[in-house]
Amino acid sequence: MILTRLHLVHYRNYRDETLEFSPGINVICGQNAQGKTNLVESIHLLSRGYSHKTGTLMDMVGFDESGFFVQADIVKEDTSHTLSIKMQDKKKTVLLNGKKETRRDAVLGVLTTILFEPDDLKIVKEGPEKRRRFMNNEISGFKPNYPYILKNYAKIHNQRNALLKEIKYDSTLALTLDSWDEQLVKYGSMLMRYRIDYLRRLNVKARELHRELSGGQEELVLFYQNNVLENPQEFSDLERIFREKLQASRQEDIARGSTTYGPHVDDIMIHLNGKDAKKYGSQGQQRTAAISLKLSQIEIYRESTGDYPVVLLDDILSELDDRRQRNILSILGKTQAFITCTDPSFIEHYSELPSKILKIEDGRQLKQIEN
Ligand SMILES: Nc1ncnc2c1ncn2[C@@H]1O[C@H](COP(=O)(O)OP(=O)(O)OP(=O)(O)O)[C@@H](O)[C@H]1O
Repeated sequence: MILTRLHLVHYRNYRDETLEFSPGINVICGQNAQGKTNLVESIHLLSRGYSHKTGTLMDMVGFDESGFFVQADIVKEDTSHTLSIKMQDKKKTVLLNGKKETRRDAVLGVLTTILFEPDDLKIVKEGPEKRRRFMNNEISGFKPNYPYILKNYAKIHNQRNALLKEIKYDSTLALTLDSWDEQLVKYGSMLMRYRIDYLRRLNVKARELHRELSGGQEELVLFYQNNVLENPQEFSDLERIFREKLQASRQEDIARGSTTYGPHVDDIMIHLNGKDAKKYGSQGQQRTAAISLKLSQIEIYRESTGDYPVVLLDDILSELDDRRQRNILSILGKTQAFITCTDPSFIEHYSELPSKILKIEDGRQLKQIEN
């Protein structure tokens, strides 16, 4: 999958700009606050339908404008597609090959991206919320209905928690809990099944990659941490077990005003050479493990969709030492990549890769250098 052209109109600080890209590495360089991340954000938006930076599409409308237009030409399996998003008067329209498309799943997969940003380097080090977010983002990239299931689960979970708080003061409301529990079991089990399947694949790929990145020194193993399932054999009976746990913890849930069991407290335990990397790993080991997890997505996406995704590295290289930069770039050989940075000189060491340097200033492309 190759993104060949991008047209941005009134998109953040881009007024009307058309950019053409290399099928290899595209280095988006420029001083701070010139529009490098905005460019990456627009590609991510076309791919996923939402921004990785802000929650609302209106934030992306150029200052003093009433809407924006972003359009990409994509070549996928020798077929060209044009994908556009138009935002006008607070209304979003998606167009595929010039035709308005209302079905979300019809456009998902036309442009598949993996975004790697500095926050991702904290996947191993920080709390479980970061790892849940990682799972959610990555699974959403190749399972179009996952975000829908996640959204439903979150909604039901919040409503159940609100009801639990009310039951404390009005116990007759407890009668309505059964129907919420059924919904929670339905969507929660779907989420857990997706996550278990994903982690099974991630475990294989990340272990291979981490072995390579650590020069054969470290063995990475992932464990799915979930408070519904006690062991993987229970997988086929997931719904029943989840339902029973919800019922058994009902009084405790009412007393706490929150739901104890479910995928909202999931986590991934990451082991390096048999030890918990979060507790015992050095900063460098944790970063390398994060890179292994993130870059494993390239092969997982290819296996799921039959094509390599477009890789977006936003501000990530400056966070890494030379060795890790080299490791990442050596893995990007098979994919098209967009790398933002202030100093593009690193690319000179990779003359074997097709590349293009695009210099951005104040939302405009100043010049391009092709290799
Ligand atoms: N809706 C908008 N309309 C116009 N300009 C915007 C809008 N949103 C953000 N900007 C401008 O975009 C610029 C930031 O762009 P961006 O985040 O892409 O910078 P960058 O080149 O990635 O910088 P850095 O290297 O600091 O990360 C800022 O100057 C900001 O004012």
